[in-house]
Amino acid sequence: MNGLVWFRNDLRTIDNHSLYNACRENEKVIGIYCLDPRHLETTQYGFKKTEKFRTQFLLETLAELQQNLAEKNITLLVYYGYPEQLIPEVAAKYQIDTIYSQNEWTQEEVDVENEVRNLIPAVNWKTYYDQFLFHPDDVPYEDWEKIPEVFTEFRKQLEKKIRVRPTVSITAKPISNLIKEKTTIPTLEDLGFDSETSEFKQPNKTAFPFKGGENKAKKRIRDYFWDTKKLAVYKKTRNGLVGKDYSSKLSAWLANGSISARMIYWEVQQFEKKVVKNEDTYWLIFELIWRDYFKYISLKHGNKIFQLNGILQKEYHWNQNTKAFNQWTNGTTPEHFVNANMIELQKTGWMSNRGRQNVASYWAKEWEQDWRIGAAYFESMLIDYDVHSNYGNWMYNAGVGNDPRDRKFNIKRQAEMYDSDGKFQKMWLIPELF
Ligand SMILES: Cc1cc2nc3c(=O)[nH]c(=O)nc-3n(C[C@H](O)[C@H](O)[C@H](O)COP(=O)(O)OP(=O)(O)OC[C@H]3O[C@@H](n4cnc5c(N)ncnc54)[C@H](O)[C@@H]3O)c2cc1C
Repeated sequence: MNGLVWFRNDLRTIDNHSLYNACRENEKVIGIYCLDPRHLETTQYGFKKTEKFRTQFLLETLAELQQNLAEKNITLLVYYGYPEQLIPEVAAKYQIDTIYSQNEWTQEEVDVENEVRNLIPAVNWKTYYDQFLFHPDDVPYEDWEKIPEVFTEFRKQLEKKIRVRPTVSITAKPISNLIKEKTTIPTLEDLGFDSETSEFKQPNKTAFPFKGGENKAKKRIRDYFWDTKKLAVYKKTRNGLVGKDYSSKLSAWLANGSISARMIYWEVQQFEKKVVKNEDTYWLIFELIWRDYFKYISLKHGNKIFQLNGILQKEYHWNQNTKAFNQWTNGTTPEHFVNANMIELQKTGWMSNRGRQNVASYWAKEWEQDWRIGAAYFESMLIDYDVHSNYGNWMYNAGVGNDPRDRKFNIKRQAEMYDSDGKFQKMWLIPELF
């Protein structure tokens, strides 16, 4: 039997159930990744759907994935093109019996998958929910409708009732599994970025000086957990703004699936056994449960997460003002703290969680601008963009999501609390100082 693994946001060889099952059930296994041109188009708001930061991170990730799979004698074909054109061609050429992939449920992903499926009805499909900490088959809700609207209730129920599943890994296929066809990973320029953009360099002061790929994710865990033991103080530092170690920075690898949430969970358990178990080590798991929560909320509410009235279906008066958008994105609002964060995002593709909450609140609550434009801009710029976390957090901050208290941030007070010496603001507002 011949299996094809269609990689999407599960770009890893370890703890990948599509790959694991494809290897167990087939004599021949090939991998495919399609760099979908739709992801690089200009949105209705006039900016690219995916900017250079996440695209570059993705290309680095694919290079490592191709290498790691080759070490297991599995070929990864990487193409720039539409999955609905490429996958039927590859399926026919290599006489594929079954396609394996991660289960995705957001509209754009479902539309593409359905198109592919309709074109090759004779091929079997196996899909896996592989992006969760707590597997959907294990959660104590008979249908998504029963998922609580308040995070604490969800967390407490899950923590009490279910265990995180163990991770899985593959053994190497025989060398005869490798196919002759070879593809090379494109460059940013091949994907239509202009030559100046393609050669961009991260500023030295970036808080995210990391590259994409499964090995890099593991290295980050080694550094953050075992070498520097920063995990042991995570809860105390996680609201930081400057430097690479105030938080785990695992989000970008999690978002494209270079690492699984389960792998991080089990590594934390090891750390707790061998080094220390405290509130800080628990808090990383707590945050991973937030990540799961937004995935469950998106399963429950479907396309409402992209709608102006959100999952609350609450009507506010929203504006769409181009001048406001330019001020916000270029960091020229009257609020220095907002500006510093927005300039950081523009220059690096990264912003801290504290920063994200403040700039989102400022855009949606203070200026009452259409929150979906803010969310789309984040989608374009963030290295760690994840559809569920992004739209879930944006709804939460805009007052149309899961915040039972519907808070508005006092930006000046936040700046005093989290940047009392102004170091972060100076760093991005007076660049020549650094
Ligand atoms: C408006 C807004 C938009 C956001 N957009 C995204 C996004 O597109 N992608 C994304 O991964 N996160 C998003 N977040 C959540 C959060 O800001 C990032 O996950 C976090 O800053 C990543 O840094 P870290 O990996 O060092 O996190 P840590 O503090 O080290 O946390 C560990 C992990 O827990 C998860 N996590 C932490 N906080 C949250 C949260 N609030 N919601 C969901 N998961 C969380 C992440 O996977 C993170 O890697 C957004 C938050 C806001 C307020």
